Amino acid sequence: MEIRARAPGKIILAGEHAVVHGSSAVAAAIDLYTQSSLHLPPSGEDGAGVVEVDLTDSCLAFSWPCSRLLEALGETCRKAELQAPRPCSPEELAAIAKLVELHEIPEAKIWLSAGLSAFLYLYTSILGCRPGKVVVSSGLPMGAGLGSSAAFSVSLSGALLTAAGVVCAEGVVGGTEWQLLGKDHLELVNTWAFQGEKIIHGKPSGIDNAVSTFGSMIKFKKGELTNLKSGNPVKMLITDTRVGRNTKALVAGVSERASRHPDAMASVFHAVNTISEELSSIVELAATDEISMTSKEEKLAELMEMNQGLLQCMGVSHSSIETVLRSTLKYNLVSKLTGAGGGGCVLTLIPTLLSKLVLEKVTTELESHGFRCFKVEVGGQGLQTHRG
Ligand SMILES: Nc1ncnc2c1ncn2[C@@H]1O[C@H](COP(=O)(O)OP(=O)(O)OP(=O)(O)O)[C@@H](O)[C@H]1O
Ligand SMILES: C[C@@](O)(CCO)CC(=O)[O-]
Ligand SMILES: [Mg+2]
Repeated sequence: MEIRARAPGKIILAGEHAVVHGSSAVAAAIDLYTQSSLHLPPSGEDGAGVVEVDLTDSCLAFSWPCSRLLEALGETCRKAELQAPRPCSPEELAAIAKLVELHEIPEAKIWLSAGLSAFLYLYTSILGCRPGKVVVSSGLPMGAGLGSSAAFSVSLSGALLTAAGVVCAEGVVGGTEWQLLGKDHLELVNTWAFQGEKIIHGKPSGIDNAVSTFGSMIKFKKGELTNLKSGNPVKMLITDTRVGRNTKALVAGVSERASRHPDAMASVFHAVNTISEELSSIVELAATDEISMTSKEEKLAELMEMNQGLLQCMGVSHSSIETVLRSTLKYNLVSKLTGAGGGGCVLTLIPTLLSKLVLEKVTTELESHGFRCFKVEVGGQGLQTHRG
């Protein structure tokens, strides 16, 4: 049996980091996906065979004998409560980390160990210690602010829960082989993926896994999700600075700054909340044609610029991000970092009336710094599955 699931990455238009501290944020799915393909042999003896994961983008594969997993995880390996995942306990996480350490991961790719821990947790909690192979491939740059960790956790959870028979597809995505899950099943996938994100991120707000699961454009605050009807989606150029960073460390850094300067940072988070609220109202208003496209774009650009200033206050900008901001400003274009910052990706709002020539010039200038530029479709479908 083969089950495939694909989950999109995301951009955050406003509110990253502040959302971890209770502010609103606005995010949208993009048309770059992480895909997990799960192959399960017919059930055999307990403890026989291996659990295998092939991370094709990193050209690395890992496997664990089922007997070894049973021995190390015991309790966990007996299928957990599938309808209500419980958080991974520190003891379990330590046992999982030891299993990951059985493999020598090259130093340059050591950041994969968090993803492998999330994989082992999700696999053994959902399917127990039965043998199987998961092949993961992604069109998303990893660790660059476009939600690769969430897309990884959502696609894995989607494939594993489908195999466990607790979720199933209800409809098709027109003109493709992909199928969609109903709302309750998506909720369940999202809850599991959040547990995976916790292993990778430490203290995630849940916005990345939510937008990857449900798709579309959303406003997110304290775990509550509102779908934004966005009408004409905004056009964004994405610049990947190729500066590697780690969301867990950046989120921890902002929390440390907040504990050193609680009042000042509370004001920063409050200001970001107001920006996200205003931005989401403009997106919805534009869908009713009550404001012109130009006016919508001007307002969005100004809010993005203000949000970027506040992200600098939080200490998550980077010289590479500042280079993108300066380069695009020369062409009167506004940019802001997206995701956790510290390098990674930057968004540039592309106004509808911007000439092709200017777009080419700005892209050439950004690429001359060694950055990679690409355009994405914003606000599409979330998790999709396929049973082969
Ligand atoms: N395709 C993948 N294969 C293996 N591990 C992955 C994959 N995608 C993500 N990961 C795991 O997620 C980690 C990157 O997550 P991180 O949260 O730091 O960045 P991001 O999710 O891309 O950006 P952001 O959280 O800012 O949106 C990787 O180091 C790896 O452990
Ligand atoms: C930086 C952050 O706000 C967004 C990362 O895409 C972290 C989170 O919300 O979990
Ligand atoms: Mg992440």
